[in-house]
Amino acid sequence: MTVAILTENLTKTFGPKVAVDNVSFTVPAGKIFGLLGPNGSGKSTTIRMLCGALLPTSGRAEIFGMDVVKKTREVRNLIGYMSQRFSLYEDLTVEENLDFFGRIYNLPAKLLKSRKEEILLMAGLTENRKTLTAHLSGGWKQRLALGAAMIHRPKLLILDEPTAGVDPVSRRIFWEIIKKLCATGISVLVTTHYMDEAEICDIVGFIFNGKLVSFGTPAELMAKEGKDSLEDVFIEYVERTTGKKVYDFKDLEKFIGGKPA
Ligand SMILES: Nc1ncnc2c1ncn2[C@@H]1O[C@H](COP(=O)(O)OP(=O)(O)OP(=O)(O)O)[C@@H](O)[C@H]1O
Repeated sequence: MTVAILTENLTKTFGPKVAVDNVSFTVPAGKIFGLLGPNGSGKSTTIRMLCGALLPTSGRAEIFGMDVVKKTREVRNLIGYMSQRFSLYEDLTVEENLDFFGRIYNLPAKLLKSRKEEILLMAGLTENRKTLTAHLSGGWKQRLALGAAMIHRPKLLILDEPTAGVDPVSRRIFWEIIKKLCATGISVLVTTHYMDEAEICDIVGFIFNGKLVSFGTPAELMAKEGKDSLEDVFIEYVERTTGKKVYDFKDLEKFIGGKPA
């Protein structure tokens, strides 16, 4: 089995704050892994360590067998990262944004041209190639950001709340694209606040106060807790960890951070 992501007792402290606390998990290649948890639970800090942007305080992590500290450059080439803020240049056209990201990865002109065509097709943006990015809707921008993150053909896509604030139709189209990419062998790590998206994931990890409190397939987690939905599973975790009763979705929202679908 090829392993896409491995963490062993991965820990990050900021002064007295333990942001990520002894987190260990293994994600096989070609899977969609959903990292879930309330605001401030340690998701972004974990992602930053996996990308080699932040040094672990202790423990270790590997991406496709490459240690994120010892092989940072190789790891960065294996990863395509899409942040919540999309990191696009609003005053450039669709095509110019892709050109920009292609140059960052030093793609030769001919290769960049063919990759660009593939990505425009994948994102459904071929007709909009000359459109100014500022004039695109949220859903188009999201697909362009995904395309930009894929210009160097990464083996692992890391998507930090990629669908936050995007309309439901665009969310669905986006997930169709993710599933297709996954079917071609690309591995995906995604953070989301949407429970319906969590259920699409092959493997889910739930992080709370920096600790990984559960890890497994949605079906495994539901069976283990005797619940019919992941939403109920997470309500159970939150209640168990905080000792507080979660009455409804609005209540869960306080802990999970977004609006459960
Ligand atoms: N550079 C930093 N210095 C000090 N504390 C930090 C730093 N970065 C993160 N933290 C703290 O570490 C904890 C985990 O933060 P992190 O951003 O990883 O959470 P998160 O799960 O990604 O939350 P969100 O969903 O809001 O993005 C929080 O308490 C946060 O305040």
